[in-house]
Amino acid sequence: MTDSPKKNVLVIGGGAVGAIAALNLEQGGLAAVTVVLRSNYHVVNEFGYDIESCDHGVLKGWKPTHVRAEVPDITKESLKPYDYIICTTKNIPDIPPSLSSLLSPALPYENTTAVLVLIQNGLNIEKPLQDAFPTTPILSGVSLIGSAEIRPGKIIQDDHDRLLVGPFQNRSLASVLQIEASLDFVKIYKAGGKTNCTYSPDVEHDRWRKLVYNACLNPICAITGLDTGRIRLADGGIEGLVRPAMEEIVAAAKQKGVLLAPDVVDVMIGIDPLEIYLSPSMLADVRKNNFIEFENLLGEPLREGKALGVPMPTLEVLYNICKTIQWRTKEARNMVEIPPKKSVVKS
Ligand SMILES: NC(=O)C1=CN([C@@H]2O[C@H](COP(=O)(O)OP(=O)(O)OC[C@H]3O[C@@H](n4cnc5c(N)ncnc54)[C@H](OP(=O)(O)O)[C@@H]3O)[C@@H](O)[C@H]2O)C=CC1
Ligand SMILES: CC(C)(CO)C(=O)C(=O)O
Repeated sequence: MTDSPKKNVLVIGGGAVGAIAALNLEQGGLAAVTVVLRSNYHVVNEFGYDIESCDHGVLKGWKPTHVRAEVPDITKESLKPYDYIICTTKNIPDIPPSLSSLLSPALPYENTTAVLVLIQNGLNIEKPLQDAFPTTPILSGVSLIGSAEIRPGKIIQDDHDRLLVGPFQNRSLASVLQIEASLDFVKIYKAGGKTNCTYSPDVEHDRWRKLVYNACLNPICAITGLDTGRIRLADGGIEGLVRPAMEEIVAAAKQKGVLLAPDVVDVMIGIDPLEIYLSPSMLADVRKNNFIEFENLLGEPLREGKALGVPMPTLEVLYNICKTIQWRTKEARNMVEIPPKKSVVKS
């Protein structure tokens, strides 16, 4: 890390979560942020973001210090290494490019100084990155924000940014360094005073707790097309689908040694006030014909639970339906070949 008063931060994926993360960091005055954008690059580069935020108010044409259309190649461009690289893309390991290849221009294999922060949902998201960058400190960011990019560059944040940051367990790195990096990151993230960002010593617990929501409500809402208010109103929605799925996650977590609070299922069922009719991110992605994060949100806890002998029949069905939804999106994007349709010859 550099001695400059401002940390040099790269945010990859300036959508709903990334834009608000960049805003928090810049407003705290302890970071200069470069945001890497894709479909919204031209809009944000030209006009900036339009943000309506319950934490920050209304901002028109807001821009971070730099915006880029691609991940900077720090070697070719002779740039100083970043202090922090934050990933806020959707994490979709079944669809290229892999996150490690996306990061590699800004993160040399032998890096020891740049700290990677994954503000993304799901389980085991750090594993491919620990393999690709074995000496890089990697932190977990579990975000409880509610934010959406309703059109390119237009961000609506309607639930407060609460971020839990702590080190993933890493076989080869001294945890004290990762704890220091987490505390420093928390300091720069919450410096603006508008965000609740705290150090968490138990990332595994945070992630399994959030999975009670994300592995269950996200796919069930995405499959049924119902938001979290309507799934509570629909006959069979909660007792037939959501509760059994959530109980399977709690059982898998317990078998892993992660004890969740006894009321966690009821808390997660009721966590969104019914009348806000919240569309979880997987439902929002299906509506936009985007790929869904089903492997890390659903596949990984399912595989972990099954390997430990936990029966997970509800999650197994949800997983396979999500897999077919992903296939449908691949077909729509010409990523799979299917045999041509034959006309039926009537005799
Ligand atoms: N939104 C929310 O309220 C919450 C989200 N989360 C989690 O946070 C993470 C981010 O979610 P969210 O911000 O909602 O997602 P969004 O889809 O809103 O934003 C992701 C952004 O990353 C960009 N991106 C994806 N791939 C690349 C790439 N190869 N190069 C450059 N940019 C890329 C996308 O661009 P493009 O538009 O081109 O695809 C998009 O702008 C996810 O893991 C999500 O589950 C967690 C808590 C709450
Ligand atoms: C429900 C929410 C917004 C909780 O923060 C979320 O994690 C998601 O939609 O994936």
